[in-house]
Amino acid sequence: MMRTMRVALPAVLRPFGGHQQLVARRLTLSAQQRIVPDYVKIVEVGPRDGLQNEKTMIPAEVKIEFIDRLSATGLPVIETTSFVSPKWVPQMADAPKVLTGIQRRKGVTYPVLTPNLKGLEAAIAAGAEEVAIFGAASESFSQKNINCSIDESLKRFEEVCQKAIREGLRVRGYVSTVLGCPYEGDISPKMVATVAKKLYDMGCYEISLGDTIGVGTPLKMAKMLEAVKDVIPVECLAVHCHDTYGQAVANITMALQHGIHVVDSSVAGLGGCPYAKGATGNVATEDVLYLLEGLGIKTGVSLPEVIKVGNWISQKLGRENASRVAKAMTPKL
Ligand SMILES: CC(C)(COP(=O)([O-])OP(=O)([O-])OC[C@H]1O[C@@H](n2cnc3c(N)ncnc32)[C@H](O)[C@@H]1OP(=O)([O-])[O-])[C@@H](O)C(=O)NCCC(=O)NCCSC(=O)C[C@@](C)(O)CC(=O)[O-]
Repeated sequence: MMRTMRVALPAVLRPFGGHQQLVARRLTLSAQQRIVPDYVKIVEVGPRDGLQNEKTMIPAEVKIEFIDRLSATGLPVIETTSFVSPKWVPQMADAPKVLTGIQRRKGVTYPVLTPNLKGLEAAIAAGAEEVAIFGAASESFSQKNINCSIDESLKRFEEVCQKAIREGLRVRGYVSTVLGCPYEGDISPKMVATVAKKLYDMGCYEISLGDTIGVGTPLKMAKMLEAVKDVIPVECLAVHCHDTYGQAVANITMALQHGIHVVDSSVAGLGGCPYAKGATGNVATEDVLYLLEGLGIKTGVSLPEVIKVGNWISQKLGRENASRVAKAMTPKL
């Protein structure tokens, strides 16, 4: 279903002229596709995607304080932890302690990752209200990340989905490597659409499309979204961009032009997948908020407060805040 087109587009998204018009045509942006939302939901993934790859064990108390601080910034969704095998991702071994330790704020959702029934059962026991299953559009990445083929993973996810929905939980679905795979290189948009549709059909209310290693460019993003939008309503899609090549903000802008209104990001640009060598952090929440504010798009999130939390967690981890917006704005706070 197409959303109504906004008449007054922010200048940066208005139709181009001259040479740029040609470029715009090559990007296959039809008038109908130039849609930007009035509101974007930010899904903060810092406590999960941001921390999962940290080699030094972070005390659960620090993670809990991190999430509580994020909860006070206006963020509507904070992905909290993963109920995965501690042999595979040791940093997430404290998932039950973290999920039961946080102060849940009204209006904020705290999803957790669950790769299988074992993870789902543990998440339910710890009071999860929303879980996420995570598949891939690349066979090799699926094997490396969750030790099974795409087909096997989908069978597993079906069971997780059915039980979660029966128990009254909401289920989000991830598709990784949508714009490139560390083992296979280019991934076809058709393959992304096929996996995404299967997750959608099994009951995921939202499908997050992950550029796991940040190799995407706006044109690749546009082609991939066009394929996925053919099979899933755009309202049910999110983008999850890593910033390895510095393209995340450009890719998100392209996604907004395709009507996407859910963006995953990680405060201070924390993150990286343990099974995607070379992948750096997610796009920084601060950078996304600055982009959206500049486009006049509402989020309900306080950028200065997010910057403060980003600086706080960066200091705890003993590193600089990777967000350029945070670096620029911190002296002015
Ligand atoms: C899926 C498995 C479990 C398969 O791993 P496996 O070794 O094939 O599973 P298994 O069933 O043979 O179990 C092995 C051991 O793990 C235990 N186990 C099994 N399941 C669980 C569980 N849920 N919770 C706790 N323990 C568990 C199980 O009990 C057993 O323990 P043992 O008997 O040897 O003592 C494993 O590969 C795994 O946990 N993978 C997770 C990898 C991961 O978390 N990756 C990062 C998240 S994905 C990501 O970052 C991308 C994303 C989402 O951000 C989007 C993007 O950027 O693209």
